[in-house]
Amino acid sequence: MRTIDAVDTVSFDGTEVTMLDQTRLPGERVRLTIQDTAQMHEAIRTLRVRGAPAIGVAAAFGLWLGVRALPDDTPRAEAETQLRREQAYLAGARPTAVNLTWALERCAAEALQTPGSTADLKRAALEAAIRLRSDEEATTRRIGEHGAALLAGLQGVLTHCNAGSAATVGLGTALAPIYVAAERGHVLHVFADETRPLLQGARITAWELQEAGVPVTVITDSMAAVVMRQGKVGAVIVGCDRVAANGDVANKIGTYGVALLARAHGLPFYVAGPTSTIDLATPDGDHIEIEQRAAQEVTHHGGVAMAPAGVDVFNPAFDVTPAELVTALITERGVIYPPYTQGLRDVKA
Ligand SMILES: CSC[C@H]1O[C@H](OP(=O)(O)O)[C@H](O)[C@@H]1O
Repeated sequence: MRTIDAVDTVSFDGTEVTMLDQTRLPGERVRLTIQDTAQMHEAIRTLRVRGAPAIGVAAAFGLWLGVRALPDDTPRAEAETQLRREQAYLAGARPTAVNLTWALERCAAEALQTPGSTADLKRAALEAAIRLRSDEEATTRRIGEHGAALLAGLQGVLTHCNAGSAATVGLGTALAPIYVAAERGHVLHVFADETRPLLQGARITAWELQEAGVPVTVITDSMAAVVMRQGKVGAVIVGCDRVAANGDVANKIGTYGVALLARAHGLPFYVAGPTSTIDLATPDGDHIEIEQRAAQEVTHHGGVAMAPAGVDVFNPAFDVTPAELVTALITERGVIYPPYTQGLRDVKA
């Protein structure tokens, strides 16, 4: 049985925090060294690192970068104030993926609860980020194992955006079941929505599946319906950026439409994600803040205008799929079926 190699999205090499610049994919593999919180904030904001779990781990390392340069003889109280300041700054990079604030809160708490000097605080912040990365990496394999069982007997699946290894620090979320199935000899054919406007599907999902030797067909977002009607896929599987307490799912823009198409064609619509993406404090999808991004992402491609100057543009980065359109939620702690409210509380307990 072959094993799938994960994309090294963001990691600590013993000295520096480095990341794969996903804005350069698929044509270039450029690795960046991130030196401070301003660079980390920019990297998250501009999607050099992206995907809810990957954003969380990146921000956790960013929190350490925010105190790394403090002299060890800095009064502990000053260091703690600096850490909290950097936590708030990094939390503002992108609003929708709950992993960003969740990871920062987890790692800040671990650091602040560690007694001692500023040197102890700095060390604890780094160790918290390293531990988070390890936990989230292991989580993706468990998502893959739970999800692979749901894909048994299928030949094709459709996915939207990139919820693969490049969106996490392991096998991915939506693609993890596909990778685990491939490792077990069940090689599915993936139809990848290109996912306008930033094309994470065409640029990143297709790239990582090709690297893994999993057959992939890139389609435009408008082709999803005909692919379903022609029976080329037996299920849809996507990732998530925030799951509300009632099971409503925020994910890349276009996901809601794909869920409606799946329902219209009698196909299961699976959402895969770690329990760290479940947010019980958000009651339903109407309470999820949807990131609005720059008009130029829609009106331009490669610096070339594809719409008249000054035209109005609507560019939400995410939409919300109502829980009633979700067949099942695949987490590292098992598969949750509707009604979701209790099941989500159980896996978060
Ligand atoms: C495993 S989370 C992946 C999730 O994140 C993506 O958004 P973005 O590329 O803007 O970070 C998309 O919603 C994916 O499903």
